[in-house]
Amino acid sequence: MDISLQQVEYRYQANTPFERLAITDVSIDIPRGTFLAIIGHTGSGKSTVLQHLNALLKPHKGKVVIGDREVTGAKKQKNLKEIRQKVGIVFQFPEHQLFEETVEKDICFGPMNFGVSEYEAKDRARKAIKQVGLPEEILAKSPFDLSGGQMRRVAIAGVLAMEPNVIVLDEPTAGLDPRGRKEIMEMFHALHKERNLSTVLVTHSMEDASRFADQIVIMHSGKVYKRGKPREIFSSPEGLIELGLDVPEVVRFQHKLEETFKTKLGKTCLTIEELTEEVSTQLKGGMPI
Ligand SMILES: Nc1ncnc2c1ncn2[C@@H]1O[C@H](COP(=O)(O)OP(=O)(O)OP(=O)(O)O)[C@@H](O)[C@H]1O
Repeated sequence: MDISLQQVEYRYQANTPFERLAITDVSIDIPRGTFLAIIGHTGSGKSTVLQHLNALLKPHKGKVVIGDREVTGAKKQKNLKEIRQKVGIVFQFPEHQLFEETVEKDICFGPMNFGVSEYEAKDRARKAIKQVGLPEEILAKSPFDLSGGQMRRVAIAGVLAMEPNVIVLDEPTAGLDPRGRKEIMEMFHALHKERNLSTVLVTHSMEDASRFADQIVIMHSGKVYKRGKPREIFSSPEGLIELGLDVPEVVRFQHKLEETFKTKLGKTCLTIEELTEEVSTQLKGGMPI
């Protein structure tokens, strides 16, 4: 399912004295199977963009096209339920939304609310719990007897059990330790690859954006400041540094190297492993790089 935001503008508390322009003239295309990362300072409009992706917010100007549905602020929209099912959002600290007495009931809640039978929902819960790397026995436990990291995974399993076509992640690793962050991001990466699941990630981590995304959007003051492939964004990150966004040395170095390979060899190395292999092959061959 493709999603496209076309010149979208959104104002909070519109037509009141407290009106606040949050985003304006935002155009973003998310073709099926894309892994898009959205980066930007606090208040730059990232969460506002995310909430347009499943019609939680409707634009005051412009339009959002989600699959074959068009969402505008002007018309009253019917059947947004279908969109909410196809585009799953993992909000920040999703574990705060767990409330059922068992993990299984919590995971089944969303699908059953959308009309899936109890039998089918339980089957989905078993699959989803495996996908997030937890043992099936945990389904019988209370979510409140789990660790913070496990609760996060259970909440993510609840979104996966909806079997969405697109998954939208608002800082999914916030507050986790480095190992937990790595495991969760690798899980989303695997889901994206195995199921061709379109993934939209809001993150403050340049490393994660650089490593997992195939497209990056930089938001600044409610607008799209820059968009491109990680290599294009990070190989000359001066603009980002001017905005005060911190681009770690290792990310700059990796993309600078990739850029060099691309210009010198007409080759693109997509992962750090491919890059390392390419460097060692070139060094063995005596080629100065
Ligand atoms: N409910 C709201 N009412 C009024 N203004 C809001 C509301 N939510 C966000 N805003 C304003 O809209 C602008 C964009 O906010 P948004 O939450 O989209 O930014 P963000 O980039 O996601 O920030 P963060 O990284 O802190 O989550 C900001 O100026 C913010 O103050």
